[in-house]
Amino acid sequence: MKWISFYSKIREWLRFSYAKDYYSASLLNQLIVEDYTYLLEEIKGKEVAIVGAGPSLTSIKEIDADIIISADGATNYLVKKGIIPDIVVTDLDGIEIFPEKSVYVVLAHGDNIDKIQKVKKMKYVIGTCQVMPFGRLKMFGGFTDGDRAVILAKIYGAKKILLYAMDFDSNYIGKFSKPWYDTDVPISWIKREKLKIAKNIVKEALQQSL
Ligand SMILES: Nc1ncnc2c1ncn2[C@@H]1O[C@H](COP(=O)(O)OP(=O)(O)OP(=O)(O)O)[C@@H](O)[C@H]1O
Ligand SMILES: Nc1nc2c(c(=O)[nH]1)N=C(CO)CN2
Ligand SMILES: [Mg+2]
Repeated sequence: MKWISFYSKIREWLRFSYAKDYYSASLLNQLIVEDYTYLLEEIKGKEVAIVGAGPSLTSIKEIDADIIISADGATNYLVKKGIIPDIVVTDLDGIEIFPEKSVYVVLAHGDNIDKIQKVKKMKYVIGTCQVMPFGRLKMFGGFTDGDRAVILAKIYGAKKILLYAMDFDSNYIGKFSKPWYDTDVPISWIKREKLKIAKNIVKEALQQSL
């Protein structure tokens, strides 16, 4: 599988642990009781807006699309503005508000082991991982929450994909990226690397320059 070798390379580059990625996946798998993957079929033929947590997030007042997918921390801003995402793609380190009807595509990885229990606050959970999937876990591909949302929309047949607050070249991490940020934060080395990877994935998925 293409993504398995991709994740191995990323682990090497960013010094993530395979054992921890696997352990996190096993914790998430234990918490998934029902397979809600079929709910993603709603995406087919629709205009899909994908909302990232870049600094431009706070200038969004409304979103015109059939389906809204928020990437992790962006959910907190959208919900506060009265915009409820249909789907949330999250690795659990940004999201704090859990709308009842949203479908959550959750990634288990080695650095969110202490956050896996957050899925207990979500009703419709689809578990994903970055090791060979097992049990009820899936692998759709992509790396960061934002680009995984784009891949998901592609796989499930979105007619059009619109990007919001996906500020890959920004020198700042958006303030909604993490609950403890109260302003946009100057970008770290690792976040820069993550955003470079995300930008490449999105460019390839959408076959357009960004
Ligand atoms: N400048 C930016 N700052 C933060 N997020 C951005 C930016 N530009 C694009 N994004 C997209 O918004 C998504 C959601 O942001 P968030 O920081 O919550 O994600 P994340 O993937 O969990 O990142 P991290 O690994 O830092 O936890 C990112 O995954 C990324 O794809
Ligand atoms: N182990 C590990 N895996 C990840 C991480 C991370 O910080 N650690 N961040 C991601 C998205 O930004 C995706 N995958
Ligand atoms: Mg996150």
